[in-house]
Amino acid sequence: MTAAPLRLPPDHPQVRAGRVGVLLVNLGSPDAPDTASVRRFLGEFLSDPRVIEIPGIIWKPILNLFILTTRPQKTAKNYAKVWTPGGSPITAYTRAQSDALQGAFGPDVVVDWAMRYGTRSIAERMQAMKDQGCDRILLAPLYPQYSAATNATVVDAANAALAGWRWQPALRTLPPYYDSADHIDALAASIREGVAGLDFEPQLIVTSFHGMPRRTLEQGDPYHCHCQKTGRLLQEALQIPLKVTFQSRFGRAEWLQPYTDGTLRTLPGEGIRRIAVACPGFAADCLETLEEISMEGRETFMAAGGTHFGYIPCLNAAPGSVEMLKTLLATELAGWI
Ligand SMILES: C=CC1=C(C)c2cc3[nH]c(cc4nc(cc5[nH]c(cc1n2)c(C)c5CCC(=O)O)C(CCC(=O)O)=C4C)c(C)c3C=C
Ligand SMILES: [Fe+2]
Ligand SMILES: [Fe+2]
Repeated sequence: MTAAPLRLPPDHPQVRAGRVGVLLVNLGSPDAPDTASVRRFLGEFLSDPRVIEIPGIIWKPILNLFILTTRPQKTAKNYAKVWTPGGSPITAYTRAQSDALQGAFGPDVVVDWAMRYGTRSIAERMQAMKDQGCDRILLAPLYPQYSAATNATVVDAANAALAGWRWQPALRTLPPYYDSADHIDALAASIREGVAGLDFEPQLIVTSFHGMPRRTLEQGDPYHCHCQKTGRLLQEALQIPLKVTFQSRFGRAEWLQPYTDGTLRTLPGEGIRRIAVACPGFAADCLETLEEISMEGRETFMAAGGTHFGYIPCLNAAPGSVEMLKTLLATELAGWI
């Protein structure tokens, strides 16, 4: 598709239109692995009512008086363990995914990336797309399994950004792709490759998905079902024993079970001493996978009597991942390009 040149009378304001934007969105990170940056980031993230579904009048004092005065210091130390020359891993990988998709849909499709929290906001990148003449935008939240705390908040932020615009673009959203054959194939190939590179044969693949409060399942969030289905389809594709677990519990309420850390602690006692761990709920490696699973999780498993622990990286910007994203995005761009 080529954007038709607009023929405007000489006194008409400049208008650019006819292009399409594809905006990859992930969660975000602090600007630096220090306490002040992490406090700013967590302050924004944990103030989102889609993430913490507790009335503000109760949550705000807890957040400001307890969480933001203690957690940032510990979390900053953890970020420092995984920080890269290109910034936080999730930022570096999301940028690389976007770069790899540049030009994939032709010269009139602008591919860009944004973060829901912290630097490089959705509002800023949508404005940049508008400035480049995009009058149709495909939002692509890079969360394979849908949850209100992730996918819905991206759409909320996009709509909030557009609220003041006179000429709004048409908007589409990439649906969750937890059961897409292309996604399962890409995951299965990456796990097979990861297992082949280990110097031992795992007895079990442990898949670790980010957790959510259990009550969100009762309230109708499909996240738990989406994770279970990704796990089942992966197990069918791989034909190796595979277990679904949930990590990163936050706060005192019950979260989705079984918990990853509890599972890693009990597996050796059940005779499972050699495992590989993959995180198919994360489109890119990040603090939660590289520190919490690959470092802390490994320690927990070995301290409990495990003998072999292999971490399998997320899909990141590997060629198979970029091909898979390209296919998913092309489907959603049908009729636009
Ligand atoms: C992949 C999907 C994710 C879901 C679902 C999710 C829910 C969720 N998360 C928290 C609290 C925290 N998450 C943190 C980090 C973090 N979370 C995700 C993804 C999901 N979260 C990612 C990709 C990351 C890492 C970002 C990075 O910079 O690498 C953190 C910060 C770290 C810490 O202090 O432990 C918190 C806090 C809640 C409460 C929640 C659902 C209600
Ligand atoms: Fe999280
Ligand atoms: Fe964590």
